[in-house]
Amino acid sequence: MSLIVQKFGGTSVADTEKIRAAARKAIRAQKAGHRVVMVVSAMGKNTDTLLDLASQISDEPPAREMDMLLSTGEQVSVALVAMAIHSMGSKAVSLTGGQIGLKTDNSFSKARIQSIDTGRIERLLDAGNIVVAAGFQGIDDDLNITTLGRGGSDTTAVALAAVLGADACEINTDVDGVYTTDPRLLAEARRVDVISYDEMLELASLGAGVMHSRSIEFAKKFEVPIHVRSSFSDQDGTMIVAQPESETAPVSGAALTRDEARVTVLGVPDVPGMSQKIFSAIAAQKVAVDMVVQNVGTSGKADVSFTVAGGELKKTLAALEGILDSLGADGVTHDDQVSKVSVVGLGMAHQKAVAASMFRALAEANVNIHMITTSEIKISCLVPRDQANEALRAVHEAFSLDQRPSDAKTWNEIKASNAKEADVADVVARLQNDALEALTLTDISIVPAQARVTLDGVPDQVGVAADMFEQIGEAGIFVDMIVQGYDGEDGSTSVSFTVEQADLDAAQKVAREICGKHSMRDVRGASGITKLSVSGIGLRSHTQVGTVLFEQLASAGINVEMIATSELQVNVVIQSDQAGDAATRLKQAFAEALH
Ligand SMILES: Nc1ncnc2c1ncn2[C@@H]1O[C@H](COP(=O)(O)OP(=O)(O)O)[C@@H](O)[C@H]1O
Ligand SMILES: N[C@@H](CC(=O)OP(=O)(O)O)C(=O)O
Repeated sequence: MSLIVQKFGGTSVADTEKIRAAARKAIRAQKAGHRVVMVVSAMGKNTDTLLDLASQISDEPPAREMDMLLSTGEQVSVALVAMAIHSMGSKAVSLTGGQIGLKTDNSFSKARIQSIDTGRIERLLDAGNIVVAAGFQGIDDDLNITTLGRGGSDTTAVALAAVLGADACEINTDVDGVYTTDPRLLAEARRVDVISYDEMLELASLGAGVMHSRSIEFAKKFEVPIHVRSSFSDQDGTMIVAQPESETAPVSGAALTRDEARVTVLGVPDVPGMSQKIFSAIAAQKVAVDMVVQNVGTSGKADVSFTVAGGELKKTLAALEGILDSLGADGVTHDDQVSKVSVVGLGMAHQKAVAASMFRALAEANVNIHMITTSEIKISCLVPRDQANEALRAVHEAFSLDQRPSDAKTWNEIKASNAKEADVADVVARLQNDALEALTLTDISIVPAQARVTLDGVPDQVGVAADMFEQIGEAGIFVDMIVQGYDGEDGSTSVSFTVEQADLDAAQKVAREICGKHSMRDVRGASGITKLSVSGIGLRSHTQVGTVLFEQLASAGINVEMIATSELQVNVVIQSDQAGDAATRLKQAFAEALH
C-alpha cells in the first residue's frame, strides 16, 4: 500500500475551518488507499505571536526555553487536526517531535535532524490511523525539545518521507505551486510544472519562502520528489525533482531578499588570513554572511564588503568593532537600505551574457547596482530598497519568466524518459550510515589556467555594468565569476571578473576601452590563477564549510583573491602555484564529509 506524507503549513491550518479542510484532504487520501502521515505547522502566525510574547518577557531569552515555547504552536495544531479527523469518523493519532523519535543535535532554534525512529508511526499506520506529526520540532540526546529553524516543518515532512520510503511528499500550502517569483510580489509570475532541486535550493535560500531550503537539501540527498500544491484544491501543483523544466532557458526563477544590509571593511591589509579573521568574528555571533566581495587592492590594502540580514546589522557592527584594531583596517561603512535581487537557472552555467542581460534590464529600469556576485547557477545584485520591486519586475520580464519555455516538459514527460528510478537500496544504505542532515560534499576540484581582470574606480552609476559585460560578451569572451564591490571612499566601485587565461589579452583590451569610455581609474589583469571549488549540498546553511576553508587557506599562507558562494559550491580564486597544496589540505580537512 502506498504511503504519502502531506504537510500543511500555518496558512493551511490558520482557523478551525481550514483545520477541517486539511483533515478532509487526509481522509480522502486514506480512502483512496494510501497510508497517510500528516505534518502540521503552528496555526497561522502563532509562532510569531509566541516570539512576541517571549520578547515582552526578556531581551535574550535562553535558547532552550525559546524552543520549549515555540514547539507548543505545533502541539496545538496536531491535537486539533487529530480531533477533526475523529469527528469525521476516521482514526488519527497526533504525535510530537519527541514521540516520532525525531532526534536532533542540541543547537536550539536551528537544530539539525540526526535520526528518526519510524517504529511507532508504522505501528499506528498498520492499525489504520492517520498519523498527525508535529512539524518543526525534535528532541536532543537529553530529551530537551529543539526546533529546526523558521519554516522547519517542510524539513520534517521531507525527512519523514525519506525515512518512511514514502511514494510522495506533498507540501500543501496557500499557493498552488512554485512560481517563477513570489506571486504576492509580482502578479505576472508563472506557476512552473517542474523545478530542479538545485534551482529550488538556491531560490529558497534567496527568499522564496514557499519552501524551507533545508528541506530541499534533504530531498536532493535522498531523492525524495516533492509535490507543492494548494491545500484548498486537488489540482496538481509543482514537482521538485532532479531535472529542470527546460533544458534551454537560462533562468528559471527570480527572488527578492528585501531586508539586507551592506557592510564594508575599508583598507584591510591584503595578506593571508584577514578575511578569515573578519568572518570568524562574525560567525562567532552566529550571523550568516551572504554576498561577499573582496576588492583586490592596489596599495597592499583591500576593501571587504558583504551583506547580512538587516536584523543582524547591529550585531555584525559590534563584532567588527572588536577586531578593527587587530586587523589594521581603516574603518567600516554600512548601508541598511538595500535589497538583493537574484536570478537562478541551471541553464546559465553554459550560456554567455546572462549576467549582461540582467544588468541591462536593471539599467533600463533605472536601477543602480551596488554590488554583484555570481555563481554557477545564480546572479545576485544589491539594489536600493526603494527600487526593489521594480528591479524584480525588470529581471522577471527580461528573461520572459511569465512565458513557458518552448521546450518545457511536464513531470509525466520527464518521468517517462527517466532511465532509472532512484535506487532504493542505495538510499536506505545512506540513511543508515549518515546523521540525516550531516554535511555532504561531492567534490573538491580545481579549474587551472584562469585569469582575472579588475576595473578600478568604476563610477557607481546606472548602466555601467550592463555596458561592460555586453561589450565583453560581444567580443566572444566567456566570463565565469563576476564580483562588484564597494569602495566607499569616493562613491566608485571595483569590478573583477575571471576568464580563461587564453582570453586575458582580449578581455583586457575590451576592459581598457570601457575604462576610457566611462572615465574609470585603471584596468589590471592577472594570470596564473586557479579556481578552487568545494561542491556539495546546502553549503550555505552548513556555514562551517566557509570557515574551515578560510582557516585552512590562511594557515597555509594562501591569499584568497575572489570568493563566490552558493548552495552548491564555495569557490575561491587563488594563485595557481598554491592550488595543489590548497586542494590537498581541503581534502584532508573535509575527509569525513566527502562522498
Ligand atoms: N517562488 C515562489 N513560488 C510560490 N510561492 C512563493 C514563492 N516565493 C515566495 N512565495 C510565498 O510563499 C508563500 C507560502 O509560504 P508560507 O506562507 O510559509 O506557507 P505555509 O504557511 O504553507 O508554510 C506563498 O503564499 C507565496 O507568497
Ligand atoms: N511554525 C514554524 C514552522 C513552520 O514550518 O511553519 P510554516 O509551515 O507555516 O512555514 C514557523 O512559523 O516557522
